[in-house]
Amino acid sequence: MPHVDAEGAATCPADAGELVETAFAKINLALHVRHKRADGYHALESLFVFTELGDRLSGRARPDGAISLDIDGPFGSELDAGPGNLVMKAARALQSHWGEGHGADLRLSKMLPVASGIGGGSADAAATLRLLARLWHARLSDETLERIALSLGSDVPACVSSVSRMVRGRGEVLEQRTIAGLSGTPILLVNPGVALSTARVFGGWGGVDRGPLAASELEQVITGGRNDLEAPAMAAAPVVADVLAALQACEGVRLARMSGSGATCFALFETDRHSALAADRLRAGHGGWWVAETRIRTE
Ligand SMILES: C[C@@](CO)(OP(=O)(O)O)[C@H](O)COP(=O)(O)OP(=O)(O)OC[C@H]1O[C@@H](n2ccc(N)nc2=O)[C@H](O)[C@@H]1O
Ligand SMILES: Nc1ncnc2c1ncn2[C@@H]1O[C@H](COP(=O)(O)OP(=O)(O)O)[C@@H](O)[C@H]1O
Repeated sequence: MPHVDAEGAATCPADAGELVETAFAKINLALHVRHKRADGYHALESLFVFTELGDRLSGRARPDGAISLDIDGPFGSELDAGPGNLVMKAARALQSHWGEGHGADLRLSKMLPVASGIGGGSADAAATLRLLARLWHARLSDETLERIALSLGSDVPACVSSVSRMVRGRGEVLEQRTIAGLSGTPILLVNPGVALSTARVFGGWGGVDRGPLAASELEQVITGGRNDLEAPAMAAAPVVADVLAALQACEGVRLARMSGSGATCFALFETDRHSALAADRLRAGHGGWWVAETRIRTE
């Protein structure tokens, strides 16, 4: 019988022979867009952190080289388990590198809203690489793993380690960055139920460089950081402004901002109690919004 913890994450233990990974949600504490590159991608500066909450991926080896995927969980019905799923894409990419003889039966419990700026698909792809590397005893160099990860999406390399990082380039230039006092911080994630296309939101960026991101301490990220994709996301989905206003009005908020290309917004709170009260208030006032209480992952 699966257990569901206070955050709604499936915590059922693995069966014998089964391995489990959590695909931790990614939060952009700040996201500065510096310019549009010649290859069409945008040059970014972003502070990535990860939450304890995530999707659950489990899998067991199969000897015939086939790969299967089943999906369940609160957002599972929004996803197809076919070859376009990032779990399948990641499995195929690793298989073509490590050998066609390796197969697996995979199950994804989708706890995070889809296309919502918290990297659920990217985290799933990264979790698949971690899980299959363990299952298939694949010894891959960091460079090979990073190359495979980047072929699956700009955010996937950072999701492989799922620890806080200063991220540059299109998402592949990763610097170790531990911000004092962030681990374990209560964070509330709120999504108003609209899916936003990352490409469309980047397409709405105004083209003006508003300056670099200084992120050696949290106070700098709060006062000098921004998410340059908030404006185009709000233009595409005006409800994002309502979510931000609702979060900013809560007691004990240290920072409220949108993550990634939206529409999920987050707030960091002073205490667990503040976060819980805010969650109650938002759930009572906005029945259709997804509201998830979690913490910044401890590294
Ligand atoms: C905006 C961010 C911030 O962390 O997160 P999400 O909103 O996806 O969570 C990422 O840069 C998203 O990364 P990811 O979701 O992996 O994007 P990709 O699949 O590589 O790209 C999807 C599309 O987004 C645009 N794109 C993406 C990354 C980037 N640095 N510049 C871009 O212009 C491109 O139009 C690209 O075709
Ligand atoms: N396993 C998956 N989980 C989420 N989205 C997926 C998955 N596989 C493919 N996708 C597709 O990837 C796109 C980006 O999804 P996601 O990573 O959740 O959002 P975002 O990039 O905004 O953080 C969506 O359009 C979705 O249909």
